Parts: sequence; C-alpha cells; structure tokens
Amino acid sequence: MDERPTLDAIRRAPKVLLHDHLDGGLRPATIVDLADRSGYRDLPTGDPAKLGAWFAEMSNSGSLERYLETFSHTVGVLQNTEALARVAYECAEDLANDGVVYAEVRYAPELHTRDGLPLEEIVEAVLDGFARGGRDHGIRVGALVTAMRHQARSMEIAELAVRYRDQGVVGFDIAGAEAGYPPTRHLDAFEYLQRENAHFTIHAGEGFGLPSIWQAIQWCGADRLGHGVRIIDDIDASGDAPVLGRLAAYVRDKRIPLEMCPTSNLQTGAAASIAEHPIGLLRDLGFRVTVNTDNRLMSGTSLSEEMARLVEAFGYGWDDLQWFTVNAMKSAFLGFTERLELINGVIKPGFAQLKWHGSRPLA
Ligand SMILES: O=c1[nH]cnc2c1ncn2[C@@H]1O[C@H](CO)[C@@H](O)[C@H]1O
Ligand SMILES: [Zn+2]
Repeated sequence: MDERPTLDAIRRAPKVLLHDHLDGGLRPATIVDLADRSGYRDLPTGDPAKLGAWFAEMSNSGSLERYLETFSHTVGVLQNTEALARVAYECAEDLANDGVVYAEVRYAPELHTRDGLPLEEIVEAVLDGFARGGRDHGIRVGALVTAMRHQARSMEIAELAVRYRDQGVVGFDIAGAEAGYPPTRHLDAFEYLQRENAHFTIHAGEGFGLPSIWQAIQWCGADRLGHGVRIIDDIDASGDAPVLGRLAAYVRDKRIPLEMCPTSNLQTGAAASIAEHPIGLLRDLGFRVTVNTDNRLMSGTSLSEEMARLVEAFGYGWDDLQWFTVNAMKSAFLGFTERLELINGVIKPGFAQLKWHGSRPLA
C-alpha cells in the first residue's frame, strides 16, 4: 500500500538536492550574528524571526529581478572566509537534518570579493565548510561555482571549477537576471569546460522562455537546466494528448534533467500556483524531473517541504518521491559508480523502509 507521505515521514526519506544556493540558505540568526561581527549595518531588522519573515515576504515579488534584490544582505555579510566556511558548514548541517544525503550547493565566488578576498580563498573556505559539515552530519555536499550572467567573469570562474574539481567542486553554473543576458554571452566558458570534460548546468527557462533553454542546450551544451520550467511553452496541452515541439521532445529524449524549484517559481511569477506548476505535466510526460529548493531562506522552504507541497497538490505517493530522488541522483555531477552506490545502497533501501512503515503503524 502506498499511503500519502506526511511531511514528517518525508523528512526521514534519503533525499538528493541538485539546486540550492549557498547565499540563499542562511539561517536568519546567523545573518544577524555575522552582521554584528563584520559591522554590516543595512539589515532591515536585527530580530532573527522578523528577518526570516522579511526575506520570505520580500521575495514574493512576482519578478526574478526583484526576487534577487534581497541577496544584497546575505552577500553583504559573506565577505570573509570565516563567514563563508561557517555558512557552508551550517548548510550541510541543515540539509542533513532535513534528510538530504547528497547535495550540490552553488554560489558565485565573484560576489564575495568586495573586501579583497582572492577567488581561491573563497572557494577553499566554502569547501572546508562543506567537508567538515558533511563529516560531522553524515551528508555529502559538492560545490557548484556560479558565474553571474550580467558580469564578465565566467571564464575565470570556469577555470576555478576545473582547478578545484578534485577537491569538491563538482561543476559550474550561471545565474542572475535571465532576460537580456542569454547563455551564449558566456560561450567561451562553456566551450572551455567541454574541452576539459567538466560538468555544468545553466539557469534557463525561468525569467525568460524557450530561446534561453534552446541556447543553453544547443549552443552551450548544458548537462542540466536550472528550472527549465518554461519548456512548457513548447508543449501543446490543449487537446486530448499533449503534443511536444522539437525542443521539448529533444529535452525529454535526451533525458536532460530539469532542476525544478516550485515555491521559488511562484515567487518569481514563473508559475501561478503549485497545482498549476508545470512539474505535474512534465512528470506525467516522463521528463527527467528533479525537485529542489533554490533558496531555502527566501522561499522559506526545505526539500521535504517542497515534496510535501507536491504531495498535497498532485496526490503523489512514495513511488513518485522515490522517482524524483532517483532522477536527481542519476543527474548528479558525481561519478557513475558513486551514483549507483547511493541509489542502490541508500535511496532504494531508505524508501523501501518508509513504504513498509507507511502501511503499518510503528507499534
Ligand atoms: O532562481 C534564481 N535564478 C537566477 N539567479 C538566482 C536564483 N537564485 C539565486 N540566484 C542568484 O545566484 C547567485 C549565486 O548564488 C545569488 O547571489 C543570486 O543573485
Ligand atoms: Zn537558482
């Protein structure tokens, strides 16, 4: 029997998270503390509970550009190596407490150089935090280094991804406002990464539509799509059977992973409600859909809560949640044998246990 998973039970499931921003997941109390220590004076309030609520409220703006404005505060307190390592450590701890067993967490090194930190020190501090947090709390966290799409440092950041590939940086990404900043602006970085056999994902099809997705895949060679939610624009669902355009068919046929972040999409206006979120149709059509948090602070969420919202909206059961999780593990920027080990040794046994207990009361 496949009973409706509760939030509490979902928290105990071994989950995989591919799209989570380090600077979008700080604990409010940590922000206040870091601001005190560094003399950062611009926080809207010094009360952690109010600050958490402020981020969530400000992020319900309906546009990606406005959604990104609150990052000035998290980035503002992350300008020294102690702060970066601490936040990375706490990220690993928080994800582990939510039952995440493998995560790829991204951030943009170029945003943390305001007080003169070299890029290498930034990368090393974050890797140190992930490694210590991972060891202490039993989770594996890989880093994705992000270049900001409106800036011009993507080649340098891509070089960092390659230089630190054996120390815990598992890939590269571009993020920031999408409209007006197409992925091909950074083509040299993507071509370099391909020549280096390195992995990358691209935020595409969130604040802008199909041309962005098409460029990310067919010009830049993205392994995965950050969000990719607007692929729905290439699917005609008006008749009895949905009809896929050529780009949508390509994405599905090639099993290109979609890093979907439902709550974040509501806040930026990319979807109207969870029930109307394209994830339902894309899952039914067999796209390689994964479930993600994007920014746990700004979206006031966790991976378990994202899954619980989908359970509520679409009636998903354990088999669906396992399918999302195995999809994510298959799509991770980790070696093939390690992915298999996690799928067969951790994910499948963990979900089997929950399905078993889900159908019988725990004494
Ligand atoms: O959903 C998103 N779409 C595009 N960019 C984003 C999103 N969330 C965060 N960032 C941007 O990525 C930077 C590095 O982590 C953040 O500082 C923010 O500007
Ligand atoms: Zn994102």
